[in-house]
Amino acid sequence: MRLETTGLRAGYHGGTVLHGVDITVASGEVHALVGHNGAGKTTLVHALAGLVPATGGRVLLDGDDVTRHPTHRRARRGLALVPQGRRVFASLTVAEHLTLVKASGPWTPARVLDLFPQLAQRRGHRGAHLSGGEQQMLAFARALLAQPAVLLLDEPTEGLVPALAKQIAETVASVRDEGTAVLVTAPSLDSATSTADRVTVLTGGKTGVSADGDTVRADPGVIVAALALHGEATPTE
Ligand SMILES: Nc1ncnc2c1ncn2[C@@H]1O[C@H](COP(=O)(O)OP(=O)(O)OP(=O)(O)O)[C@@H](O)[C@H]1O
Repeated sequence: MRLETTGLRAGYHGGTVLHGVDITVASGEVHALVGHNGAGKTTLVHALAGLVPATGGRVLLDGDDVTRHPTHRRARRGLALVPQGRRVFASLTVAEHLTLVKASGPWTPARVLDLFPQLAQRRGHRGAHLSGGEQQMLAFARALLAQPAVLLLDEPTEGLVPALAKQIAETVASVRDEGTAVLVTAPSLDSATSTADRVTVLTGGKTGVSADGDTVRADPGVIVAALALHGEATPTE
């Protein structure tokens, strides 16, 4: 599966937040989109999922124009979103969360729990009693049960201690290695972007500098400089 946008524009109440986004992510690839707070990362993943309407440009799934398709049609095509801020149900246990979705495909509750051993240990705990990291893992695990071909992760490591953030990044890489296309957002180069195959900077609602992951790991300067041009300095981990 290949998700592609060309000149994508979107915004709220007649105002424009995305001024022309060109981004592609294909099966077996992690594409990290980095940008400061307010750059438009959430607006972009929402526009990709169909939660914010596009006002210009196109969203293509395997070459098919889905720009005007509602969220549920995109979801049927295999697009899944893990929104920012860990949406889990306070009163449901981990195990209950994983039976809310009828899993029919390679990702089963047992397999996703293998991916997150810490969550497996907490299968009887309610959402309200999970740590932030565990809630993030649970939101991620639930999205996998939808058998996504394209997974959109909006700031999945936000607020997590480095060890947990690293674990999430490693899981993102495992999911990619199974053939899923992953688009992950982050405010700067951090663990969330450490396993990316491509890194693209989003500034002021536009995609800018883009480089392949190995190049960025060898020399993050080009990405750091692009971010610094558009806001506060962004140290790398
Ligand atoms: N529901 C909304 N209604 C109106 N304006 C919004 C809405 N959501 C976001 N915005 C505005 O759109 C711009 C981009 O916000 P967005 O949340 O997409 O950025 P972001 O890069 O994800 O930043 P953050 O990391 O802070 O979430 C901001 O100026 C924000 O105030």
